[in-house]
Amino acid sequence: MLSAVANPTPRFSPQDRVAVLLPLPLAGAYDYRVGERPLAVGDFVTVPLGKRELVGVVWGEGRGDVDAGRLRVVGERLDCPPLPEVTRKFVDWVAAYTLAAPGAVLKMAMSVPDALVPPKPLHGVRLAPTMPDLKMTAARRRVLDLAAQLPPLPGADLAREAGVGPAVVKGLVEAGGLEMVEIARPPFFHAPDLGRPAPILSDGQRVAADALVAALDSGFSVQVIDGVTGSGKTEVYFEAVAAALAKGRQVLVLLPEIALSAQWLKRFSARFGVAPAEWHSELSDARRRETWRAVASGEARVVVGARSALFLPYRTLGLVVVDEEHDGAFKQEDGVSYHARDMAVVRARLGGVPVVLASATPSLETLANIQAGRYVRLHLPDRHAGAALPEISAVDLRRFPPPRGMWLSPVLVQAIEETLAAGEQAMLFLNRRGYAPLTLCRACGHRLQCPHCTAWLVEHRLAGRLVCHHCGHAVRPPEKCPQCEAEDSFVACGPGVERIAEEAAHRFPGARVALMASDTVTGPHAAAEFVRQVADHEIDLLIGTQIVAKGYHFPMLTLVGVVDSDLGLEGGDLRAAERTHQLLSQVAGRAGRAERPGRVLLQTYQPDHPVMRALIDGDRDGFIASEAEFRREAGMPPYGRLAALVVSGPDTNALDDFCRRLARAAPHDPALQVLGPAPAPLALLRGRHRRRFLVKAARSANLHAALRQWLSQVPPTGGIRVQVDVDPYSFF
Ligand SMILES: Nc1ncnc2c1ncn2[C@@H]1O[C@H](COP(=O)(O)OP(=O)(O)OP(=O)(O)O)[C@@H](O)[C@H]1O
Ligand SMILES: [Zn+2]
Repeated sequence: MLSAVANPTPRFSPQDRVAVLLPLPLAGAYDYRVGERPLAVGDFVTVPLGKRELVGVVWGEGRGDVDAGRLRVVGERLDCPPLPEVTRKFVDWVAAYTLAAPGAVLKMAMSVPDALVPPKPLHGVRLAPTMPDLKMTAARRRVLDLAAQLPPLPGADLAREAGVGPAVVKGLVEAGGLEMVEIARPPFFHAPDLGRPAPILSDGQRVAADALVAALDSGFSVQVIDGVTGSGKTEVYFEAVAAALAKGRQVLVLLPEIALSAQWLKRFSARFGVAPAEWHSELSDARRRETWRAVASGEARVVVGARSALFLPYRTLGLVVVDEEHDGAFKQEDGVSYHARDMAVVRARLGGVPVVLASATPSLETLANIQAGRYVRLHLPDRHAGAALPEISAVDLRRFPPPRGMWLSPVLVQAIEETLAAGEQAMLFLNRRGYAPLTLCRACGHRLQCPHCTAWLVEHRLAGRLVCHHCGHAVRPPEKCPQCEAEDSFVACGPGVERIAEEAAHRFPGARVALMASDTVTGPHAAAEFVRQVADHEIDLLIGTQIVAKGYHFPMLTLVGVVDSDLGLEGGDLRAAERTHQLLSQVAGRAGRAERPGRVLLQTYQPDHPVMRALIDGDRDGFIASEAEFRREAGMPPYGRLAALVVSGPDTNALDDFCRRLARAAPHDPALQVLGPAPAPLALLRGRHRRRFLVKAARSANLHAALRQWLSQVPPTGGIRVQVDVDPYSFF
């Protein structure tokens, strides 16, 4: 079943016409003529384009839309494995679904151009077969004795082993006592050790793990591990990973924020004796190159990565896992906009292999697929080892307000004091980076705004900057109000995590307080060190944004306080309630994961909001049912479909004019409803003005055909850009 190629790969002879796809944002495949050497589909080749020479992939037979006389000739074929058939089909599928150009999607699959060039051969030295007359020294003798015992190895390594300088080895090569030979490069990734002891699974975990393992030989399927926080979902899917590896297959695990997954990596290494191949934006160029090649050759057996890992050229992919499948970080918004969870399912289907989705709070999309019988649910209702789920309660801020200028209610403060006094750890969660989200002038009311975006500047006091969270624009706080020139007149409004950390340091002077946000703890190493400090109880009170909410297991953490539970409900897009419920469930799930029971306090002005009620009553299913009902009635996802068009341009008149033309050409189809154009909530972003259309469609409508037909009628001109977002998750 494994991505077996049924038909022989089409081959092309010299003079044939072939289509070559280039990794360019706007491109489909172009026709070329095969040169002197035959080619096969999937080969990486160089081709001329204008005055440039580019690397592309042979995509299939030529389309014939260029005169034979004007065809240009393919250059050389690169010495690397061809792009696998499944990957090519995947590129075409993603392009068709997202309405992106195939070249833009191919670009994601060819993100490491250097990997297409074979690595330089590695040379080592060994004893010459016949020993010339040599001037012998003690150092030379040591080197030659060692060389006689060891396999060929790099000269520098031999010198180090012999305890001599590199010049001694170099001298021996020149004198003919040692000779240079090409040696095999040591593997970058070692095979996982499948003989290590695995944890003993509980009965419930065993049932789920057996189901995952059984699916490995039955082609494509989707199974959902729906298990409460701390139920051992990771241990369960590790069983399937081990079984897939034992069958000689590769495994892909997608995590929402790989750079912050130190604990996951540690657990993997403990279980399999080796590190997996990581794939994310923080890798060095050399590492990316090695990893890309090792995935293509099959040497990298397990890849753990962010969404872009979907586009690696797996040789024998046998299992895909999407952990925290509900997480919004799986949606890519810029460039090709795609949802990595959904595309993971597509990738698995094209490869004929199973996919596992894991979450304590599965998305409505996934739950609807379970209900429709498309996905299979594996339920883990209990925490591992008898740990109880935390006790969740609301702190009504109307009745127990914090003192003026502060953000922690007396109820929460007391709970933190009790926790710290018991020698346990507490966590305060606020999903807002920086010190304050808004800065205004006390004298005239002027608010500091980003010059390029419709957004307030957020004060980051630790960095001494005002920052736009949309475009990154950063400035020093001005001394005078730019409006009324008053001095020292700025006031910070509202809290970010930095401000909560300041308040905590003031209120709990004896506690070791630490702050974790993506801008204060940067990079995987800093994150790993931070997590170690919390796990080793070098920190008493942890304050963080959503990056502390995910997946961590801190046994001594027994209290979670949510500073502003209502935050995600503001602005209310389609998924605001669902998302808030997921996020707060995840944060709450960090409390009381080991022997000591946990509790969670939700500071809120709306203790009767359905999201708060569901959390307090532990009634996830009831909440989901009413949320689903509402979506079904409104014809919204997952029961109806949406696509967003974001039209942007440097000039508002030209933009509005274009939008009017686009609106006039909108499809007339009773199954489709086109809303807009309307100014986007972020009406200005990075200096570009923005308008939005929203297309609402019944599930039965052919949304893609309608969009394609519509957009082809009104090609954008004069710096205007139309971004298509099928299944949008953000509405700014
Ligand atoms: N069968 C088992 N034997 C030993 N330890 C286990 C077992 N199952 C789970 N654990 C441990 O319990 C803890 C919680 O498990 P895990 O992190 O896999 O849960 P989870 O369901 O992924 O939680 P979350 O959704 O909160 O991320 C981990 O420390 C894990 O090692
Ligand atoms: Zn900005």
